[in-house]
Amino acid sequence: MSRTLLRAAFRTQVITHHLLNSRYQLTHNMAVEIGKLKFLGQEEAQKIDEELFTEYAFSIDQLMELAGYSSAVAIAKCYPLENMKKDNGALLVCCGPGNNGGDGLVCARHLKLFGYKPTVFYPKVPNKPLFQNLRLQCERMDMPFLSFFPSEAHLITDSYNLVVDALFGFSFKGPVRPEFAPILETLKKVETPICSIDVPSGWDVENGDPDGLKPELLISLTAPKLCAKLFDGKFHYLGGRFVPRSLEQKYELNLPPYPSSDCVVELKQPKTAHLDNSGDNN
Ligand SMILES: NC(=O)C1=CN([C@@H]2O[C@H](COP(=O)(O)OP(=O)(O)OC[C@H]3O[C@@H](n4cnc5c(N)ncnc54)[C@H](OP(=O)(O)O)[C@@H]3O)[C@@H](O)[C@H]2O)[C@H](O)CC1
Ligand SMILES: [K+]
Repeated sequence: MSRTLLRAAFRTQVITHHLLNSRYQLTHNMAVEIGKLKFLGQEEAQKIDEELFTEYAFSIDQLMELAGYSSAVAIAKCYPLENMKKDNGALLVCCGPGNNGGDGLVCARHLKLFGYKPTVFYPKVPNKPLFQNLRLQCERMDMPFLSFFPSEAHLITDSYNLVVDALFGFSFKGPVRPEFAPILETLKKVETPICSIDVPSGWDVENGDPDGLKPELLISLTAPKLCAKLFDGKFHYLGGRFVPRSLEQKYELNLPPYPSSDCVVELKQPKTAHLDNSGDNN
């Protein structure tokens, strides 16, 4: 091919790429009403998760890192270290046996780097390198691990400024089994604020649990789950800024724009008195 033809072919490519990128920018800069944000049912959340790993070729480590990092950022925004009175920022991070627990370990690691003092409770470590490595990373960063969970809630209230709840996420199917039931019972009585990652643990992913945990902060990942309509705590953040535009469009997620380069956005959704399982927030 001649140099002129090559130059023309290159310029055509560049123009096409710019057009593709500007379409992406437009979608993301448009103000999307929070009221239109999609709330996901359990199956839909699992389908999107699966598609991210298959169609979009992400690895679990990548998404977990972003999920855990955004959770830590949302926590730091809502609960600044300098306002913490107990032991210069002592926190308890409770991690469950699935990927929600993995998000918790990543979150703990970033909170430690932000200057907080996380202690981890990780009672059931899966026998997979991903989770073993995440645990080791926390141990090597001098994070203490609780060897048992106290049944007296005041021991937790007195020792920690915050509890991060990373026990169960969107794959939880109630009722909670006996090994985790006493932990959730104790957490319900704890008076320090609870920050739940993705789903308040023990809540039905679609119908919530009126007698369950009452987190003060909920960090929804990718898109809120249906139960988040019943969340009436102080802060609701959306994190996990990794959703490709085509996936967002396919599932009509109507995600709000994230501010500049932030990895989280605060949601001020209108309070709904009833739960409408259609996924429509109108
Ligand atoms: N796409 C995203 O937004 C991403 C989100 N991430 C996080 O991943 C979780 C979902 O992770 P998953 O591993 O699918 O499931 P969970 O962590 O919710 O829980 C699974 C484990 O919980 C056990 N389980 C389930 N029900 C019960 C129960 N009633 N009692 C006790 N234990 C229960 C389950 O045990 P099984 O024996 O049934 O297998 C599992 O061990 C999502 O919410 C986000 O936080 C990713 O990190 C990144 C992508
Ligand atoms: K959780």
